[in-house]
Amino acid sequence: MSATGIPAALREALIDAVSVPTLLVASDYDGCMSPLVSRPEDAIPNPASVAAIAAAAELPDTTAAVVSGRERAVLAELSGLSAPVALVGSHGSEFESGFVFEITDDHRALLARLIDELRSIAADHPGTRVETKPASTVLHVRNAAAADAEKALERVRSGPATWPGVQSTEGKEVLELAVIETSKGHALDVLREQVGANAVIYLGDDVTDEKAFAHLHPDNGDVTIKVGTGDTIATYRIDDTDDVATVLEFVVAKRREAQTHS
Ligand SMILES: O=P(O)(O)OC[C@H]1O[C@H](O[C@H]2O[C@H](CO)[C@@H](O)[C@H](O)[C@H]2O)[C@H](O)[C@@H](O)[C@@H]1O
Repeated sequence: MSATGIPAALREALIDAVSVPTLLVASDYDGCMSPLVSRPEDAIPNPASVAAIAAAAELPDTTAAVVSGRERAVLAELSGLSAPVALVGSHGSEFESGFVFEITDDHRALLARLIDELRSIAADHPGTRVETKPASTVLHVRNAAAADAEKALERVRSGPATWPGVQSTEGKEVLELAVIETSKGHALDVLREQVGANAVIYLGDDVTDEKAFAHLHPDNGDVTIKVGTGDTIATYRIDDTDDVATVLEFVVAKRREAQTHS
């Protein structure tokens, strides 16, 4: 999709949003800034999206953010982004200043048990693997045969996902178990409040991004954009990570234009 191919309704909504005094533009990472790949450590971002988010962050009265399920340090390393872009990790709970909720010794003990349990399940199902993060652990099944993937997921659903204190979230070929509450919606509320944004543009592709969409107000100028297929409460939909780059570049160009003419 070229800039001229952005659907008319989305184009108009973006042009309205970039005209506000203070703007927050934010995107999810995996599946938005970076295409989905077999191995999490190989998720290289689209350079055009990185350049656009970095350019947005340099504009006056404009905050740019990436809000990801990744551990914040990993997000910084993979994306190559840093301040003034705001990076929020661990599904909205990990800011530069630290975690929204304290991670206690009890949380760490529960997380250690969860990691052991997932590793033992993964060992029985070829192609599955376990990712560890500061407040959660993830069973990845993208590289497993369908039967192994389903058996492993079912063992997690009926086992550790039911343990007290565990928050379970099914994503794209993953099942994540967290020991604290996470919300990308809360993260956007915090960022909006911090910078006094009059409008928020948010792009997301996965289940946890629905919490972000749910906290936004399309009737009041916010723009919610779902990337790819699947159910969503977002107002607009684009196809893929190349379209994300096109939208972000459009936002930067139109914001510059609006600020030049104001
Ligand atoms: O909120 P996000 O930035 O979208 O992060 C969500 C999860 O992304 C990663 O998993 C996903 O991407 C992997 C690499 O492309 C892919 O292999 C996997 O199947 C996807 O679910 C990441 O590994 C997770 O920790 C994030 O929570």
